[in-house]
Amino acid sequence: MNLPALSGWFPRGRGGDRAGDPARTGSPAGGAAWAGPAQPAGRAAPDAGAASWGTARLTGQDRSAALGGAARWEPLGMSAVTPVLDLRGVHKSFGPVTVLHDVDFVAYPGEVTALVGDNGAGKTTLVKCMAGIVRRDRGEYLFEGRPVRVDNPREAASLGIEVVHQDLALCENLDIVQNLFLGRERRRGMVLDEAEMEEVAADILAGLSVRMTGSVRQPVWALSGGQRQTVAIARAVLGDSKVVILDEPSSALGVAQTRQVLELVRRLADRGLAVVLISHNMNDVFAVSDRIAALYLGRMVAQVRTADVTHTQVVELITAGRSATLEPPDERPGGPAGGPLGADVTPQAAEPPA
Ligand SMILES: Nc1ncnc2c1ncn2[C@@H]1O[C@H](COP(=O)(O)OP(=O)(O)OP(=O)(O)O)[C@@H](O)[C@H]1O
Repeated sequence: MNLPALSGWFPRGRGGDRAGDPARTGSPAGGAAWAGPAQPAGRAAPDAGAASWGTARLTGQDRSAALGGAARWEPLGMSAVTPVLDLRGVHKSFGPVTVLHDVDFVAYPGEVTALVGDNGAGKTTLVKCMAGIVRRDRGEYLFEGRPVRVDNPREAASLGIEVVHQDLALCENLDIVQNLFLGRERRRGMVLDEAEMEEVAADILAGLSVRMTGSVRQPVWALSGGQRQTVAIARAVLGDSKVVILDEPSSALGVAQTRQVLELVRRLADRGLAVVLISHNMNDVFAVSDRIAALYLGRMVAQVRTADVTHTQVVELITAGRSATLEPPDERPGGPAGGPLGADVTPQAAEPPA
């Protein structure tokens, strides 16, 4: 089968991915079906009670392993990696209200960057600027090191930036295959190539090690919240995506489904995508992220390595815009701010609102 759109990140030199492919069978409706998550050879299924949940000081490898990740991403010490997303001095007002004040933000391939902040801090607006849904008033936008215009969603999509919104934007009455390929259906001549789409759908879900049962011809209304989230994420990575932005993916999910979705989020990063995760849930943030970017009243008050901070410090950043125990980068030994997983507290002192 030809899977050109996935070739950039799917196997990443690990034949073991395929070794664990779920068993696939024909469904009554003629659709391919899948069952059970793929596990890398020699690795046990993740323990639902893994003790590392909510632990503040996990390494990326710990985090990946704790979430059942298939492989570790690139070395933490990579110093020459260019951010996929690099927004500088982004400013946005709605009428007289300034929502983003000269915000800097970076996201690297192979990392999950959690974007945190209190209600109204500007997270959604920043993400909308990244995705071209909202046009920034000013500020530079670099994609893989090149200045780009991202003034509408089409331009963002053409760069490989996909957003999974909180409402998922799935069509309830359509089945999984139809949702995955909505607006980009595969055709053979004049007719839809249903067999090809079914095969690709089953393959991508299997490749994401998604724990779902049933036919890819199930309507979306019949799926659980976690399964819907998975379909929405699979749709986002069906194209040649480089950045996936997830807006509160676990907000409506129970414990088990949240874990399943976080495992999937981790896997996306492990396969080289830059993942931006908006979340209010500190357990989720610490379980899955490599880096945390904290917005406070429209200002980016810190971008830090998750392994370098505690829950308390992040909560302080969210609620007060600063943490008494978090040093700004220039005062830290060990070099300049920035760089992948460097000591990069971004010191934009939060001022009280005017
Ligand atoms: N289109 C708009 N017009 C006017 N004000 C807006 C618009 N969109 C957002 N805002 C305002 O911008 C501020 C930031 O909103 P935003 O949704 O980005 O915050 P958030 O951090 O995502 O909040 P939450 O966590 O509650 O979703 C809010 O005060 C909001 O009312």
